Amino acid sequence: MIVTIQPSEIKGTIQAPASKSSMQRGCAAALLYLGTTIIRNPGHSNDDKAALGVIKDLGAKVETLADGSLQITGGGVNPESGAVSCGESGLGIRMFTPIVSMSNKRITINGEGSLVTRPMDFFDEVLPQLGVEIVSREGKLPLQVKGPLQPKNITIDGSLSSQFLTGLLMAYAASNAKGVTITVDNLKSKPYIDLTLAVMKQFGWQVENRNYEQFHFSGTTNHKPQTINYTVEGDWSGAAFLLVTGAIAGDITVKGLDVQSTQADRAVLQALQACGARLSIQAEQIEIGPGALKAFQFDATECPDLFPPLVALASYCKGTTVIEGAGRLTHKESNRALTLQEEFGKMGVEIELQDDLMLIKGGNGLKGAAVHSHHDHRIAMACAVAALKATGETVISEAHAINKSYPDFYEHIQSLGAVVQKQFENEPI
Ligand SMILES: O=C(O)C1=C[C@@H](OP(=O)(O)O)[C@@H](O)[C@H](O)C1
Ligand SMILES: C=C(OP(=O)(O)O)C(=O)O
Repeated sequence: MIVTIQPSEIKGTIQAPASKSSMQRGCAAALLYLGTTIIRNPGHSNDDKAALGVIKDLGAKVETLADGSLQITGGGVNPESGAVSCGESGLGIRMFTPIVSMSNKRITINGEGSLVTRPMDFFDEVLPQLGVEIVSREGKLPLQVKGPLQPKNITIDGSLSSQFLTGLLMAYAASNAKGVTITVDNLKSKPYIDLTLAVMKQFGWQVENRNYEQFHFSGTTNHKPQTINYTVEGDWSGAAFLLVTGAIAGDITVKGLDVQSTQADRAVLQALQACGARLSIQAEQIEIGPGALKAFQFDATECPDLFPPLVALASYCKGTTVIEGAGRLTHKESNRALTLQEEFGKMGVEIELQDDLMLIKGGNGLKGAAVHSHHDHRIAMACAVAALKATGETVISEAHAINKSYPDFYEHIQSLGAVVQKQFENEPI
């Protein structure tokens, strides 16, 4: 799909989308939980759909209730076929691979798009230590595993991604780990582990977090035979694009975000405060509007998904914004530091990369351009937001990449006044 965005006047109120990080974790927990879970406010992004597909293939029964909630009957890992697909979701494959490995059946785990080239060699190294046979395509998909996973004391590297640890924590807990510890060197994206532990706690699994260096399982569970009501949180990662829209293009109100959430990308509020956007944070809603925007400094090492919206923001901030943590972007849906440099370059924004630092020279005006998402949802959304105050129209190729996390994104900005035109392939212009 090609999307054209015109410079637009923005105003209105919008509900944040459902968080795929919260939804996918809820699906995994519901599969493992020995009982029924009601998932309220379920997401419908491609990553969410993939997670639902995986848990169904692993034996969960999923029913849609009249109000749109999902009723999931789990009961552990009981694979119905010899293969599962995680779509394009990094969290999906890294969380579900240890969970799939709880089975004693040989199962192939596959995916598509950018996931095929993202690194999974962590599993080649770690799973055999837990009694799991694994064959990969030299550290890439597809993976073939055969368990059952046996929780043991291990030491892992947390520097590439927190997602592997999320999967191990869930699989250890559901395998009744007792008296064992996962030691983690150099963990990054720590708030995502807070989110994992918060979800696990709601389902009755207790893990002791010793300063993000050790995760100890004493075997304490708090399961009561009851239906769990799990509500998917509003998504700070997707909402970051809405909030930046407000900061650069007009007064808006965003609803449905929990300001106490453990989600990493809640940190977008700090950047919005630092750059001088007009911001009112209330329990029920966040109001935001443009101010005299100035360059800011921000460390995104623990919240790497904020780079794309913050680059859109920094483009409109006078001076050079410095964002730390660019090294965390290499293995996302695209090599995001380079992608941002290339695509924002087309709109006239100079971005310099100095080791782990990204320097964005902003406040000089943006020009509409023909840009490409590189099949990366967050790049498509960053370009769309930046286009709202550029001179001239911006044409985004492969714009449907947004379906990975925020399928309603274009409709949402349209409802705020953005002039958006969609053109599907094979359609006349
Ligand atoms: O656990 C999660 O939900 C995620 C963790 C982060 O990945 P890393 O831990 O690889 O940084 C983030 O970038 C990703 O979009 C979602
Ligand atoms: C990197 C992302 O997701 P994942 O790693 O789960 O594919 C993302 O949503 O930006």
